[in-house]
Amino acid sequence: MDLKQNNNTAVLVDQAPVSKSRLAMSSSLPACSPPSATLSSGLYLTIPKKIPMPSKFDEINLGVFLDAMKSSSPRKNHKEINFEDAFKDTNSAYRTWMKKYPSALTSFEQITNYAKGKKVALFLDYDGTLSPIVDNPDNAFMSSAMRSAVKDVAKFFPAAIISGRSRDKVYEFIGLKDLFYAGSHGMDLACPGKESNLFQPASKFLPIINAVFKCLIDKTKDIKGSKVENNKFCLSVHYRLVDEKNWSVIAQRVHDILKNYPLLQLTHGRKVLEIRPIIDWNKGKAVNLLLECLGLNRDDVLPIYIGDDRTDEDAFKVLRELNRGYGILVSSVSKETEAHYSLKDPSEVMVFLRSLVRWKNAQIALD
Ligand SMILES: O=P(O)(O)OC[C@H]1O[C@H](O[C@H]2O[C@H](CO)[C@@H](O)[C@H](O)[C@H]2O)[C@H](O)[C@@H](O)[C@@H]1O
Repeated sequence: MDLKQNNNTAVLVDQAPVSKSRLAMSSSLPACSPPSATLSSGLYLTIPKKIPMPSKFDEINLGVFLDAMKSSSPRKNHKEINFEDAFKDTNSAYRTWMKKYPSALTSFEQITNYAKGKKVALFLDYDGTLSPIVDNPDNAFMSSAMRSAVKDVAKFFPAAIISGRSRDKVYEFIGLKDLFYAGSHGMDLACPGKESNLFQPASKFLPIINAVFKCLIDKTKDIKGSKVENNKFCLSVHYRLVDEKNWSVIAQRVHDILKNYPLLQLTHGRKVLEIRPIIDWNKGKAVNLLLECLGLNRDDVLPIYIGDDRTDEDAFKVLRELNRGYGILVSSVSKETEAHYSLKDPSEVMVFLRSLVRWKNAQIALD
């Protein structure tokens, strides 16, 4: 199928008459100056009209924002919590949750029974899935055991990494050639099998992203522990190492910058504020596109997507909508999810990948 027909929104963004000159105008502005351009709406991009924002968060908005920041990853410091009771509560909530989202390890036979006669395609998130969450994003290395598990699994099944990181960065971490890589939450992917294969639906936003990156660096440099990461078509503002009493400061600064950039939106990840273009593209759409490029958009293909983050929910949702394949959420706490199964942490992900390899070898031996 022709990519352009199949992936209407994203491909059309590349052709969109919108914003080219206006985006360029923003990039030539000094960092942190609001763009002088007003909003435009193109034929293909749906860009909301600019809603006047208060210069300061009002208390309610800031409260909501901070709640989202607090709930974005389990807390480390529970000074006032009775640990024994909290542990019991958490454990029982998790057990109840596991009934709905059983372990992909204990359900392995069920999964592989369903996979018989089908081609499995694997989609893997990186941070929190293949590498454990660590304080410094630059140190999120993958273990060599995990690398070899991924390498082995990719010998038998088409496998793709879909990460919020830049494509180059995630490739640098993983370093395996026989995989497909999508960076910037799927906004940067090399479509296998296509001649001109780079698919970058947000390319026109690069000047804005780079301007906001500089601005964020400048405006957060005095907040101890904060870190701004440029993921090419999106940005991450990390606050994992910021003292909680300064979270409202970081929230306010990010809000103050973004109110000048209505073409960007903000989402919450794991102790990170993620800033990205307001295009209708996400990890779920990237999964669909990759299935298409790989000729795997077929009933006899079983896509399995493993991820730990809110952005992975878009991919779980797509698998549910296709009524094909399984989403597996990596989490050691109960969470609302569109996934079918769960795994506790990256070490369980590795066991699952190794089990897939063993299962495939056994299948081959039987043939
Ligand atoms: O889609 P992903 O591959 O999961 O990327 C999502 C974000 O992951 C990284 O941040 C997270 O992991 C860091 C390292 O463990 C951790 O320090 C941080 O608190 C987490 O939010 C990455 O640095 C971000 O840019 C990605 O957006």
